Amino acid sequence: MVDIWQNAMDHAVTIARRAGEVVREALHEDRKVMTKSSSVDLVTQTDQKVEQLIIQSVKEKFPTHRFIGEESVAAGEVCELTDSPTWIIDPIDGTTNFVHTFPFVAVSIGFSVNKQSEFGVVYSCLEDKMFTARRGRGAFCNDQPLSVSDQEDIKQSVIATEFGSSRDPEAVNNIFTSLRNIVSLPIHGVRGAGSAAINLCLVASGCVEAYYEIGIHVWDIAAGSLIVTEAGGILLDVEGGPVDLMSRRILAANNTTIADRLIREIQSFSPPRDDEEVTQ
Ligand SMILES: O=P(O)(O)O[C@H]1[C@H](O)[C@@H](O)[C@H](O)[C@H](O)[C@@H]1O
Ligand SMILES: [Mg+2]
Ligand SMILES: [Mg+2]
Repeated sequence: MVDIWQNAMDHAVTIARRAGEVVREALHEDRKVMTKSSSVDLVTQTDQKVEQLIIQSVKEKFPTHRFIGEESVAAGEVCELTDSPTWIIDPIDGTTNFVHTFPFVAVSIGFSVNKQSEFGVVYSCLEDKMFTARRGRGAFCNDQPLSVSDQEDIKQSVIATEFGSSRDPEAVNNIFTSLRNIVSLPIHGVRGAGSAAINLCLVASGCVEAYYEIGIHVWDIAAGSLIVTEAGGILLDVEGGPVDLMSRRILAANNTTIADRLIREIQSFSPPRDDEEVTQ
């Protein structure tokens, strides 16, 4: 059967690899660090350059497609997911890592049609790992199939999460309450790669049982979330119920037993939605 989005997916892989080269080259150059929503929400010229590189090259091949890009939204573009084919781009997921040369930095490209995810590409460019998933066709890392962990016991689990880039005292308090609850279950350990996209790929690879975070954006998770489900995992909201990629909350897990146990321990809160201005 003809796969009408295969061309687009091939292009996403090619451009993610090219973007990764730009990121690798920039890693040891002087980086001018700027801030966005808070003093710890970092951005560099490389984030902006890579996003433009991806958007320009996609526009040349697919002129009718739409975009949601982290740095375009930061520059004032509306974050709106319509039924049109839409590329959802995080040019550098893990900018803080990039700034500090902490070696987990990804280019993340999700693609959605009729608000359904069709493919996801996450290129962990310092590890040279290309994670891909096509809806209904499985998830892969460097062409090797991925599957989630089969662990059902939370006490035998490693859970990934992040502190995020908000330092609002109430948010910080909620994050630490959740973390204390989960660590005290007890679990084997907590990890965080500093990149939502890579954390999701770690769930898909079976290296951690679950990843949750409140405060992420749609571009952080659009690609990695499909990689998780195509590897056999599940996605939920942190309070249970279906995930909403615009809600800035996600729980990705290997199975419902682990997910349900975590939901009981997470103290949830609700940052402003990514599409808040559009839905008002
Ligand atoms: O801004 P970039 O694209 O580097 O992405 C974010 C990460 O992906 C989050 O998990 C993480 O918690 C941070 O919020 C970080 O900002
Ligand atoms: Mg990101
Ligand atoms: Mg980014």
